[in-house]
Amino acid sequence: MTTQPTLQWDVFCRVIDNFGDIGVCWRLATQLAGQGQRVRLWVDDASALAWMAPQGCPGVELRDWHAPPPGAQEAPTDVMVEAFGCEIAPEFIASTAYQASVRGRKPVWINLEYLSAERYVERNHRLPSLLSSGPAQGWTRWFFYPGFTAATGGLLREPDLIQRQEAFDVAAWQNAHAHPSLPAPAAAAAAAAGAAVRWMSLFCYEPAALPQWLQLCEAASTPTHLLVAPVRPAHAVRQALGISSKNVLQGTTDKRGQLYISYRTPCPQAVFDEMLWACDLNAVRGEDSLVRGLWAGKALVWHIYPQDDDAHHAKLQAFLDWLQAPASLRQLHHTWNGLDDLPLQWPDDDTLREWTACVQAARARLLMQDNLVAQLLGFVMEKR
Ligand SMILES: Cc1cn([C@H]2C[C@H](O)[C@@H](COP(=O)(O)OP(=O)(O)O[C@H]3O[C@@H](C)[C@H](O)[C@@H](O)[C@H]3O)O2)c(=O)[nH]c1=O
Repeated sequence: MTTQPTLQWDVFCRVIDNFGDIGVCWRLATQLAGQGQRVRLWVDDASALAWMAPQGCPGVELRDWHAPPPGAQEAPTDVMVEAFGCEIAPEFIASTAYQASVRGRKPVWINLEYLSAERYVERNHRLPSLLSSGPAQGWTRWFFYPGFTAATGGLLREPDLIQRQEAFDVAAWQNAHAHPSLPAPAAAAAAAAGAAVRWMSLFCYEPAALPQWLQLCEAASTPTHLLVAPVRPAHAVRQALGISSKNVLQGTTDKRGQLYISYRTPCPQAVFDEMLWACDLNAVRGEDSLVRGLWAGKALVWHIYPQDDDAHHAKLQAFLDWLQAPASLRQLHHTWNGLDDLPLQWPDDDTLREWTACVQAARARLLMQDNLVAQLLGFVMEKR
């Protein structure tokens, strides 16, 4: 039960590319609603929500970015969240400034930043920025940084996430998603013993080392069932296998030696999470799937969003430092992300266990901290 007053939140999201912008904003909006808050989510391209969140969410109302600001008969905004530096439409700000003058109360204005483990995050978290012009002149915009340490805003996590995960039946999930060419008993044995088949999810851009990784899987002594996310990962796999990627059919399969591939259809976030829980190794990317991979507590390799000026190199190193990644996992990240082109090593069972333990230790550190929504609610109450 919430102890916070119910506020009207307006969350703003511009979809730059891929699925992360709307993925993060949707999780934020639904987790706020889960705490009894009312949310209007303003987005310029909501198309991905058709498969990411077909069920919608009570308490979250979608609004088109270009729709007019809330009218006088609607709840005025108490909190504006500008995600990833998207700029709130001037019409919305002008209308909010007018309403604030009538109400005698300004909304709290949050600039929700990108996730990084770099040191500047702790320095800049909760810093104010004064607006010097426009209808909101003199208002404060607050920088709110998600992050991995106690001095940051934390990570998005539903309060019941760990309990749901503990109740999740990995064996049943694996049986339901078995590859048609892996004999059913092998799939069942794998589910029971957790070792006969290695399950790996693949959500990435185009990692330079992917062809090499697939060859390792093909020649390994243990079969790998690779669950390939749609669009870029599926095209990258087909290209690495030398098959025309025009014909990637979601829901189809491939096989190469010990490598068993299932091409997945786009699925809701909750189903995506279950896939991460069911796998032994998760290749994740961007921002949100990285966080979900950490919560899954399984070995992971992160394909970081590449930036033109190579700023992602420092970001990757900062994350690996925070993760306390063992040398072999660090090396995999370097090669996976194209920081070097050393030959990849196939992780034996002991190595995989070491990577899993590393992620689980990191998750335990994170669970000692409040989640992002709890921190954001506390911050907003303080600034109101
Ligand atoms: C493949 C798949 C993904 N998803 C969801 C999970 C996540 O919420 C979302 C993917 O988001 P991400 O993991 O963040 O990866 P991403 O690469 O898609 O997203 C982003 O990365 C950011 C760093 C950039 O700033 C963004 O511009 C964006 O590129 O898609 C599903 O719900 N179902 C699916 O089937």
